[in-house]
Amino acid sequence: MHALTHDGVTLHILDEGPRDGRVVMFGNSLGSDLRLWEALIPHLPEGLRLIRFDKRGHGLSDCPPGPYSIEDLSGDAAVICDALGLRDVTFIGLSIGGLIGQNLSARRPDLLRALVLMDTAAKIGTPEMWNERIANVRRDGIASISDAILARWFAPGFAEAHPAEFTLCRNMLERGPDEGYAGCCAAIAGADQTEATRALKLPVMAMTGADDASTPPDLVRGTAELCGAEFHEIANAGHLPCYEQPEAVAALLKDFLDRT
Ligand SMILES: O=C(O)CC1=CCC(=O)O1
Repeated sequence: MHALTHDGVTLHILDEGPRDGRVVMFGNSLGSDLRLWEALIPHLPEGLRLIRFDKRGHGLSDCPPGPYSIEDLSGDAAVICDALGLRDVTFIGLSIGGLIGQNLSARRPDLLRALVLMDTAAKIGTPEMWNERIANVRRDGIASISDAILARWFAPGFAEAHPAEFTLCRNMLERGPDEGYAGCCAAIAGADQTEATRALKLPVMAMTGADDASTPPDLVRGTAELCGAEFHEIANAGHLPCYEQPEAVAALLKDFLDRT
């Protein structure tokens, strides 16, 4: 299945690997789509069933009018799991994808086996900050703030060392619909998973890029401590370590998958 429609919203899904493989599902960050994981996937162990999807308002998925809530977004992930018959899912969520993973783990513990929190937190930023970003995007478009966003996505020097990859990321960000981006900003503004994440019972691993300016190491470590998760800092990476340091991320994931 490459797509499903739920409540009038069509979601784009990639379901790869053996049907009977261990299920790993990915939640993408704000302004990115399922291509975000392409650098990482070749470094993952063989035999996994890899589920990627474009959250609403991103990639090929529909872009209903915002604002969205974190429950809307985790509800989409749950609908995909139910439609594909997925259970024992290891969910790897990056940034807003990590908020989706925390919310999904709390709402639908029957679906998940383990959780990886990548460059994320129980609460990211403040409502004021997100409302200002929403206003800017609605007035002038994502491209008007993309330089600042991209500066947080990567460690210093990445753009100069990898200009083509940097350009692809800029294209992915700027070509997404403003409405979908603003809708997801609203979901982040309204999300506080602190109490829900404190109560999580499943195995959790947290990691973040050492140079992440969006969800810095101390913030991510604080969320890891809420649920007794192990915490790892990835050198020479900003907000998207799966893209910038895929081998280091894959090594941590392989070890976690072996133990859970
Ligand atoms: O745009 C950023 O600052 C990075 C980011 C915050 C939440 C998310 O998903 O990405």
